[in-house]
Amino acid sequence: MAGAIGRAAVRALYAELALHPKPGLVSPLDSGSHDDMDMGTFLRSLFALRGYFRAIAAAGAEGADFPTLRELGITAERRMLAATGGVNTHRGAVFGLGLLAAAAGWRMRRGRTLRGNGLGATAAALWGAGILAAAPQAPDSHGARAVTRYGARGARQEAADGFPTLFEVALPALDRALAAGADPERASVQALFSLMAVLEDTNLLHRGGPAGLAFIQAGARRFLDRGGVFHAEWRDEALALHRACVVRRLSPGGSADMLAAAQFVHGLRERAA
Ligand SMILES: CC(C)(COP(=O)(O)OP(=O)(O)OC[C@H]1O[C@@H](n2cnc3c(N)ncnc32)[C@H](O[C@H]2O[C@H](COP(=O)(O)OP(=O)(O)OP(=O)(O)O)[C@@H](O)[C@H]2O)[C@@H]1O)[C@@H](O)C(=O)NCCC(=O)NCCS
Ligand SMILES: Nc1ncnc2[nH]cnc12
Repeated sequence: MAGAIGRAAVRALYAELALHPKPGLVSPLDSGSHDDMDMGTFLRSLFALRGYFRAIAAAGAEGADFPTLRELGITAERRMLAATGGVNTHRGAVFGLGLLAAAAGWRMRRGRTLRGNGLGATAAALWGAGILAAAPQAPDSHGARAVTRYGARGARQEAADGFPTLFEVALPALDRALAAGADPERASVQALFSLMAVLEDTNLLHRGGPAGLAFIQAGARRFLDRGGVFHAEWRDEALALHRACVVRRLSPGGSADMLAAAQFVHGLRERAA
């Protein structure tokens, strides 16, 4: 079971990386707004993280406490940084997707459904208090600074609350697009833009301040209001926002992590059905 959860996590991260167009983000076609990483950097990171998602799913199944999960996460982060030469490719995913993999282990071991927001509710109930109580690993991280300076809900608050943006925005957008006939690529772009329209992404705040965050949110909202991936010109419109992000050096890394999380939950549900 833990092996299947781990494979689903790596598959989801790969699907996010392979997707194109993704405004400002790294894809097989280009490095978006990033000078220090490309597709190869992400692949090395993914390779280094394979064992982590299986291990944290197994720990979750055993009912591990938050400090145990956190230790696994910190070790995985170290491995990621060693594999990428110090570049942060997957820190948000190590944290968020790691917690969701642990929650999947806990629920599957106990025969609980993966439907609805069950995984988020489990993560919040078992580890939410620990997440908020833990001293920040790096008090001067980009995320921590954006939370302090702008009062943003960062990755920790999102996880402690049971990933509301994932379960209330990204997964419904993915499911609706698939049900309306979009293929997995288009449905994933729709889910990504749905996230970008609402997520308080601390990456955007770090690089562009409140104006940078507002620019992305407005651009994503405009794309969705025109019909999103069901608009005939959707690819050109998504590419136009990509180019505008690159000019401004903006990159919605938090939304990319949440997209991978949505693909992970969707994939697990499909296999359980
Ligand atoms: C709890 C931690 C994850 C630390 O979080 P914190 O907020 O203190 O700090 P960050 O180091 O900024 O990492 C948070 C990452 O989470 C993603 N994110 C951002 N906003 C949100 C959001 N609203 N909801 C969910 N997730 C969000 C985002 O990840 C992506 O961005 C990464 C690139 O970021 P950065 O390094 O800032 O890069 P650049 O802009 O490229 O920098 P420059 O080039 O300009 O220098 C990319 O990797 C994506 O993943 C945020 O980065 C945590 O560190 C922690 O406690 N970890 C240890 C414990 C653990 O992992 N446990 C797991 C199981 S419990
Ligand atoms: N594809 C991507 N590009 C840049 N940052 C990211 N963080 C997570 N996925 C990413």
